[in-house]
Amino acid sequence: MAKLFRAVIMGPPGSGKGTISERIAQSFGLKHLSSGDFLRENIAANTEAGVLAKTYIERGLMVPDHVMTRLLLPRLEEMTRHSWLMDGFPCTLAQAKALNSTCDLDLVISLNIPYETLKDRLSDRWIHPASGRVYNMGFNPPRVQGRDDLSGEPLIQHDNDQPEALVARLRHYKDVAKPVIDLYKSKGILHTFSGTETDRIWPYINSLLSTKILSRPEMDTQHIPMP
Ligand SMILES: Nc1nc2c(ncn2[C@@H]2O[C@H](COP(=O)(O)OP(=O)(O)OP(=O)(O)O)[C@@H](O)[C@H]2O)c(=O)[nH]1
Ligand SMILES: Nc1ccn([C@@H]2O[C@H](COP(=O)(O)O)[C@@H](O)[C@H]2O)c(=O)n1
Repeated sequence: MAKLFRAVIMGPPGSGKGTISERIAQSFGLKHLSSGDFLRENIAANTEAGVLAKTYIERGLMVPDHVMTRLLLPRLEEMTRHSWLMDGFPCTLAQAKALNSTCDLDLVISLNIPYETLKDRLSDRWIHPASGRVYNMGFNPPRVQGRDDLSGEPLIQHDNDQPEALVARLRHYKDVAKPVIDLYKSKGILHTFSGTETDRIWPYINSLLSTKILSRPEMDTQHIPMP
């Protein structure tokens, strides 16, 4: 059986983690695990951690480390037979250390995108709240303006995607992400990609992963070697 592959994608709000994760999941068969989606699922299901997390998200604050780890680590423990890509976790050094105690990461992708680009993208980001599907009026517009492609339900914008809130969110990201990036750099698994367009960054990520993942990992559990 081929080795399982575990990766993390990091980057400031709007850097394209979700967009790139979807491409990686499609091209390489990794499961895309999104901490934002886990949070939304738990909020919708009214779990104890979900109720607690909601009080922070509603105020535009980061969910504390102990809540994030309580939510995510059990989910990762259920994934022992899968290769995955985690998007949005870890965000802090405490979260990275907790993750480290559960699994060995093979690779960390860090996205480095200029502030002006993030501001433009996020002020133009529209979300389908029920599914978390994301649109951008220029880059990936919905088929019908203001409506989700699959459900036809209305799209919304988040207040904290607007430029006034973004400066504080980015400053916070820089402060908490630096020690995490330093940790992964010291482990030799960090790969940083800079640029203003996902379509230009993607080929580099694609070719890096092609050297690390030889075939679609989900198939490897049933892989019969050729003679
Ligand atoms: N114009 C433009 N928009 C992009 C590009 N790449 C992604 N987007 C859009 O930018 C917005 C942010 O992308 P996401 O993939 O949601 O970014 P993220 O890093 O997951 O963001 P958070 O969930 O806030 O952490 C979305 O509306 C995307 O559709 C790009 O190259 N150009
Ligand atoms: N490690 C994390 C990840 C996310 N959050 C909170 O969830 C919100 C939604 O996350 P997305 O990745 O879908 O944008 C985010 O705005 C944070 O409030 C967190 O606290 N810690």
